[in-house]
Amino acid sequence: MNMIRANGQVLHFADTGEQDLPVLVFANSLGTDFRIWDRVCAQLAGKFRLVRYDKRGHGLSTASASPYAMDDHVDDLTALLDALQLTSVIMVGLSVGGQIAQGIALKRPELVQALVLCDTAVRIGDHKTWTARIEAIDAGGIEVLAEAILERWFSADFRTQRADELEGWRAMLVRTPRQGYLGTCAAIRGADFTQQAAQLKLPVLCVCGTEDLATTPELVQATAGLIENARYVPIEGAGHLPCIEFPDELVGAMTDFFQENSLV
Ligand SMILES: O=C(O)CCC(=O)CC(=O)O
Repeated sequence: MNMIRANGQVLHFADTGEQDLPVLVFANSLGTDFRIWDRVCAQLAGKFRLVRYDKRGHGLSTASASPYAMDDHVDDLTALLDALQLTSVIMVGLSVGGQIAQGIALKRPELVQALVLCDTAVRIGDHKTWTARIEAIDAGGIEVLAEAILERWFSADFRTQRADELEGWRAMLVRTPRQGYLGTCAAIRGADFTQQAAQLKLPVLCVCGTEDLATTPELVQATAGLIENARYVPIEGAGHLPCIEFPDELVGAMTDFFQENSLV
């Protein structure tokens, strides 16, 4: 197990692959830990150095008291990357992880070579819906919203055909520390990269599951439209977490993007 103190948090991370390979850094979504990338990383091993981590309040990383700001997550991850002495990485971020990736690319442009933005947007949801989610979970725990969240995370086909696996992902969700989940809801509520998106001057791939009910294909396409030369690729049949439902298709889209931009 790898743990590191970075920006005042103790972060759980994995760093695998030869040091001289191109570096992919993965940032997870709300209520998830870095296991969501297992199948994607299995396919990319040997071609990339793969860095994954649990953001604060998730997985095995420490959960400081809610609320958090998006900048807290951005500063945690940049502190981890600096501690690993990484100077040029490709960021792959899912949902809030994609917002963390945008934040790092804006704050430390020299560090980020390219972005893969999965099921994410410059702004996710609105103040009212995040406040309602925070209040519901503060009162009753993540369990009260778990079924609704899983319906957004996974397509109807996945939920019926891969029911045992679904139970595992449900366990991951409901075991997320409440402070970590609430703190990150507050971070998403306060984040809006709409005005800064035009400053992103690097290769960007935006992907979205066609069945994503959390960050819809329309929302993700609109974000791609704000970023110069961003490419949009749908992942047919996937919900909010294509890395779990359709890892082959996600890796295919990433590989095409890396080759087109001479990143490998
Ligand atoms: O998944 C995220 O990081 C934020 C979007 C979201 O709220 C997904 C969900 O739980 O429905």
